[in-house]
Amino acid sequence: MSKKPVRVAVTGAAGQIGYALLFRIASGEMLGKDQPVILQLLEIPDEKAQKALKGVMMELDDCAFPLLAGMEAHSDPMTAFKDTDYALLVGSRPRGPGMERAELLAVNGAIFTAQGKALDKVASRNVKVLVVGNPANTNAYIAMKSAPSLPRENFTAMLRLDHNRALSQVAAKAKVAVADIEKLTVWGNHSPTMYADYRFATVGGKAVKDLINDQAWNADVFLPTVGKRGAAIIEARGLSSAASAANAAIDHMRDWALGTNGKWVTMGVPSNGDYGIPKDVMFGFPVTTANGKYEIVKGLEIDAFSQDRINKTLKELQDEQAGVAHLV
Ligand SMILES: NC(=O)c1ccc[n+]([C@@H]2O[C@H](COP(=O)([O-])OP(=O)(O)OC[C@H]3O[C@@H](n4cnc5c(N)ncnc54)[C@H](O)[C@@H]3O)[C@@H](O)[C@H]2O)c1
Ligand SMILES: O=C(O)C[C@H](O)C(=O)O
Repeated sequence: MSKKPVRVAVTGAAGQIGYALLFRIASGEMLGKDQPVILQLLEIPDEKAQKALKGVMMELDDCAFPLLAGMEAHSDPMTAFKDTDYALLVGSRPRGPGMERAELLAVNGAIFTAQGKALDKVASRNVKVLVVGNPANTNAYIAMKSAPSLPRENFTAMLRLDHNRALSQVAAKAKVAVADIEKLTVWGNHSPTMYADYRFATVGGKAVKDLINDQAWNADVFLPTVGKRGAAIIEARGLSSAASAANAAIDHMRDWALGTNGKWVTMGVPSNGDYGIPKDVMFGFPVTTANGKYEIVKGLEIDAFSQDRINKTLKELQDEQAGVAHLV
């Protein structure tokens, strides 16, 4: 018997990430090749944006995706999020050259108050929310705080692009295949302060840090490359990353919904006090997932170098949180 369709809301659906994301959701890459979906697409109430959204929907129609069970255009989060099972909050302004992501809080923060409130009122009580719009961690924190009747663990921020970037850099340096690397993670904020950590990573049972054996590369090449990759892409493309961001969003939601079979991935999730990160800080952690739930990997040793990096990214997140106190 075929499965009942699930509802997937996507905001910023006519934007560049939206264009790289929707077709993959509709083809079953996110929730499985046997899971029909109804897309509930939100754009701003602006004639040009709504017209562009209609164009994207015409293209979705033209793909004749067997799993696309329905599709709706919205300009109000209260209707877009009605009964939704998944919500990918992408819609918000991207940064331009020379900006830091945190500078976007002033223009984007309020979007997530309104959307958190709408999710609180109308979404499924089990909704899984992924915030992609920058600065993603603090926007996810705002949305979570604006939705007090939903479980806090339903709100997550996207660190998966940093995780995937780190995987590629480590694979190239260690001359191993990306697919063979396990137990890599990224701690903290989706910003240049994030701490990509391969101390626990293995390839076929061998420690990646022994294969690399180069702490200067870690501190002076690897961490700045991963941390500043978003800016490097903006510099090269003139636009912020879109296909790789959409790919990371698919990876994040797929793993959350379908499980990782014990493998580590990175998700930005509200802390429960783990690793000394205060409760509710939306922080990148290593997690495993099963049965639609994630669990933070516990008991990892944090050495002095790592603690220093974790403290820096935590401080930045706490400063961002203090800056949005008026929004939550
Ligand atoms: N977390 C990550 O790893 C990551 C990666 C890449 C990009 N991003 C962020 O994702 C966001 C979107 O990037 P993009 O390249 O698609 O931008 P874009 O400008 O191409 O598209 C954004 C879309 O969102 C819409 N929008 C704006 N406010 C909205 C609202 N309140 N409700 C619904 N829709 C709204 C706009 O009309 C636009 O169509 C940016 O904030 C960007 O910085 C995050
Ligand atoms: O860097 C940006 O502003 C876009 C995105 O967050 C990225 O990391 O590519």
